[in-house]
Amino acid sequence: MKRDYYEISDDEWDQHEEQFKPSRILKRPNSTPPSPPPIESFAYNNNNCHDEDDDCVEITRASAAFPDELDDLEDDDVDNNNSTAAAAPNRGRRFIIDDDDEDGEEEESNRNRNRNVAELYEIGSSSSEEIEEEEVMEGDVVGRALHKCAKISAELKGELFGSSVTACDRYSEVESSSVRIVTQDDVDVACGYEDEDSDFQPLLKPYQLVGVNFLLLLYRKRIGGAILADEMGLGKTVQAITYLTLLNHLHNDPGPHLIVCPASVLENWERELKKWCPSVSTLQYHGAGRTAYCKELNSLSKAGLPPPFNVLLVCYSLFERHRFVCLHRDAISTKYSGVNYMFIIYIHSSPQQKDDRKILKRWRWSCVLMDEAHALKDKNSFRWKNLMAVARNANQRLMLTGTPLQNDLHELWSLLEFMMPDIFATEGVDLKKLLNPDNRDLIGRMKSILGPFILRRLKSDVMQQLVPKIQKVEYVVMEKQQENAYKEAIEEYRAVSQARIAKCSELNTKSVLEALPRRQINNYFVQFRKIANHPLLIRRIYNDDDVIRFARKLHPIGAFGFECTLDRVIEELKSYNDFSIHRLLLHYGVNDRKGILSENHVMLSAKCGALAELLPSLKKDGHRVLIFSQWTSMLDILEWTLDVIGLTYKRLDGSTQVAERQTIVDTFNNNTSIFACLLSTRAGGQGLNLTGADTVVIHDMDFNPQIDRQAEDRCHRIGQTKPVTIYRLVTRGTVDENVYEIAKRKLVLDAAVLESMEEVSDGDMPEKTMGEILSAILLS
Ligand SMILES: Nc1ncnc2c1ncn2[C@@H]1O[C@H](COP(=O)(O)OP(=O)(O)OP(=O)(O)O)[C@@H](O)[C@H]1O
Repeated sequence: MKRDYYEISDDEWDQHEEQFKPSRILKRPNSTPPSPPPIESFAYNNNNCHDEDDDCVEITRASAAFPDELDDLEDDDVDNNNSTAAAAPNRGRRFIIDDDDEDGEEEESNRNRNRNVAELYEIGSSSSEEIEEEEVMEGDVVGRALHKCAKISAELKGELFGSSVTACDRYSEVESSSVRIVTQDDVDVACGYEDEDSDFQPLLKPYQLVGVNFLLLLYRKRIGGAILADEMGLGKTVQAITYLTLLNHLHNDPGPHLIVCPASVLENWERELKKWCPSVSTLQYHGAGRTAYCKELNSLSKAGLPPPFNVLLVCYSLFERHRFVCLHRDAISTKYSGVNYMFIIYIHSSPQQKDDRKILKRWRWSCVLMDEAHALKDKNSFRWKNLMAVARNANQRLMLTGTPLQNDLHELWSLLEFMMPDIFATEGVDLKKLLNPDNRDLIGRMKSILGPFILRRLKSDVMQQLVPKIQKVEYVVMEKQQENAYKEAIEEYRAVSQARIAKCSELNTKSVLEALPRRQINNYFVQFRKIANHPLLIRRIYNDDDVIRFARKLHPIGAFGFECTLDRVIEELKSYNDFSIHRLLLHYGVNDRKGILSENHVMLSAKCGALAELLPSLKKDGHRVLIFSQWTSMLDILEWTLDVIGLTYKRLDGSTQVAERQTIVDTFNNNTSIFACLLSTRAGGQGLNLTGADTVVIHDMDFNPQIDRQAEDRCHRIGQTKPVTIYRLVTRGTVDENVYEIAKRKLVLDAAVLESMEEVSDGDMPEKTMGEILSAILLS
């Protein structure tokens, strides 16, 4: 069987995916015609079909039973690593087939090299004493790791706190004057700040100087890793850049260093490097930079010659597998007609990625620095493994993250294992079971032992002068239409669930977890979330008869390509939501008695209604706003809302070209006539400096509060001069309230491990899983 595929990068994917939805295709109705719409873009090319291609896989029947799953292809901005409902909306038409890890062959040679590194650093070496202890503690991988770590920790603590006048438990409590490997004068010399004519006279804040000294001490002690976990916006980038410069100045270590970061902040890193340490030569290896330099880097690395830079800047996507879109021949055959799928997605690395990673592996890096390092929270991910294959051999793995604890302790452990693999490796052990967040003893032990490797300062600790951040939760109440949509969904799903239970007579349950497949639970939950956000995100206004009529009008004009049958167009349109259909009709100027929607429809949601009141009053008072949503389709509707209200805005999401992102940020920050910036939480929530705004609206919250925290701190950071207000929108009487509850509970865990135990509230919040929430709604 044959698959026709072409490769797309993550960024292109986000864009490409946009082609599947009329809402984006039709984004600018009056401008240049958009690229061809969905079905045609995957036209099957019979000529290229070779039956012997055994790479192709059988299509499994898409979830015709769950057509609701199919209407959200555009929402890939939702964090796919998040195992919660928020990650679930797009599963319907995707078939994901993992390939083998192509780097396996190099693992052994890496392992050998690492043994040497471990010996060099005297970490994980097996003295007879340790072997004995390991035998005693056999099976207790966590205990063993912490035990190993404790030895190094004790020594470091002695150094770190030895000179402190008062006994202190955490490095952040150390007086900046007590740890003095370098002072500001040294930094000035190393970074070349002595030029008095220069406009920019940088000065590290006292806690930043402590941070730089912390990193230098670990380097001197030959500790292979560190986590700089200062709260967002306190200047981790600046501390890291200063540190790398000092390595050269003090230790004659010019690198090479590898910096890995999300695409949105590549430009910012380059800019900050130039600004703070112009002597550091930097190469951005992405997009045009990659094209220009790949040959040269390949031959230099092959020849064993040093790289032509001190710092190489790359994106995480280099270590991920990309999606290959493949049309399965049978998918359009009559045999399968009427089934809601058209293509298969293969995920594996491109030859280009593999080549790039080979280049990176040939050099011995001094420091591999991961920005937004919580991206490495899953040690089983390809990103983690591929990046580890490059970073393992480095002298040091430095991780920057404002939110080291995203969900659970085992995610923190993934970061620790990346930081010091020889200590924290736990091959094959189910850490989820071992690292119980309710085990206060374990948390206490971890905190104490990890202290010297993790430096975390809170804004409240170190920046009394930083503007306040005011949190507001806005509970909004649904109007009749939205409420009815919600109630109808409850009734429909309740009927399905109860019928299912009745069918299986052996099931005597009050839990949907036992009655429904997990995918269906996710799907229902996402549907509830959508309606709570905006009723136009489901199809309710346009009924099946309308859809058939529209299809008959759209089909002859090739709206879905001329190869497509009418049946396929109908099927496709049935999976669209009201908003998508509206935009399709608008774009093609379809005349129909039940045509496009009026502006009143955009105000059908309680949240948009609330924004229509809130935003103009904020504007009147001179505020500027960042609005975050996890769904790009919701951002589309928010654009419409702002147009209706008459407010100016910029937009940044996963489909925004990487090279354009910094320009959007700069334009928004500098042009005060732009009132709002719409951002997808995934692409716009990390690393960006958007201090031009002083207000943040979290339109739809994440189960994971750290995701929203990151979004909030885009404008609550150094450089902000006004108090910042955060508005969280919660629709009363919907699953929104449950999501908010769960998010609050997770923040408690974060505080318990990383911050002072005193900050922990009683934590007696019920942790309702999605299934439990749905059981309460559907089986009551
Ligand atoms: N000492 C300083 N003097 C002046 N500006 C600074 C200083 N330190 C940091 N900044 C500025 O503060 C802003 C926030 O810094 P940075 O982006 O490094 O924070 P961060 O901790 O990395 O945040 P995030 O976790 O959100 O990525 C930047 O614009 C940076 O240039």
